[in-house]
Amino acid sequence: MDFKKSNQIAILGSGNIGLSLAKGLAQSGLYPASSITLTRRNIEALDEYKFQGFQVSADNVSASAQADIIVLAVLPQQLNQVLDQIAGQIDVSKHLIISVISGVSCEDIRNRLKKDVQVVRVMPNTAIAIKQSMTCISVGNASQENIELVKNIFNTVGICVVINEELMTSATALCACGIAFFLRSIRAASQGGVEVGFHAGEALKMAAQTAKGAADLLLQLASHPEHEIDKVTSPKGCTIAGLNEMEHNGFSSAMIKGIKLSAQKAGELYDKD
Ligand SMILES: NC(=O)C1=CN([C@@H]2O[C@H](COP(=O)(O)OP(=O)(O)OC[C@H]3O[C@@H](n4cnc5c(N)ncnc54)[C@H](OP(=O)(O)O)[C@@H]3O)[C@@H](O)[C@H]2O)C=CC1
Ligand SMILES: O=C(O)[C@@H]1CCC=N1
Repeated sequence: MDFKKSNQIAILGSGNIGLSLAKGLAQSGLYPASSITLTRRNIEALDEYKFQGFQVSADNVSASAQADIIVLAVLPQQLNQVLDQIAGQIDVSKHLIISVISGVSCEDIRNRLKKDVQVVRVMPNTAIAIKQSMTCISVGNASQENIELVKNIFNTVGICVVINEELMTSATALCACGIAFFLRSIRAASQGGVEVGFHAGEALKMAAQTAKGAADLLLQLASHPEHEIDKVTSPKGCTIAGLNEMEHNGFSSAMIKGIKLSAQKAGELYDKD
């Protein structure tokens, strides 16, 4: 099968990340809503998406049979049941499996489905809903053609990089959990903003735009954070006073320790049996 012509996607497990992916794909124009089937058991929760033109179903088996690409997006503890349901439906000459599930290897999935089915593991984040995901991909046993297909999909809804599979739990912590870490930082900054005089709404907007500017300084100028920080910290000034106070309270250390713990936990989420 020529996967470049793949045009039907089934997202098995349409919760937070599954729906974020569906929104991003539909927005990108690469896969119109009508070519995407969303599944979950509580199908009423997908009414809004049905109205938007997505196909919705509670039947993983028929959704998989009709699809070229099957995206696995249930929780790790829900995965084995779904794999056992669809295993009989898998056609290795037709199907490409894309798993976004943390802590589950391509080999784990092949062992439970079919040994020679092509499985790619990806780790997007929820910014995929607005085509701003940082997505890490490990290519498993996919053909070059399918690797290009997957890279094209995830470059259309953000930026993707191919990494070794042993780094996928680290990518989970840094990029997928990372969205929450940066959001909490922005929330904390806005709370500080309220303390120094702004209303909550304006403080949040100001903090978010400031965070976006900081990220863009690094991305657009390919600059290093400390180089940009040096430009802000005037001698004897207020920035270095605030920054050092944060560091005395463990700012960098807290982020580093949190990312390490998340990466460890990401590797412990799946029970093969
Ligand atoms: N959230 C994130 O930012 C990211 C999550 N991930 C990974 O994505 C996966 C999903 O996470 P997340 O979206 O947060 O979790 P959610 O709980 O939001 O989504 C899981 C969905 O799966 C559905 N589901 C459960 N069992 C079945 C089944 N048998 N058939 C079909 N659908 C089913 C659930 O709906 P119902 O109960 O109605 O069936 C639910 O909507 C996890 O493995 C996680 O590690 C990866 C990257 C980022
Ligand atoms: O918290 C979790 O387990 C999932 C995986 C990455 C983001 N959310």
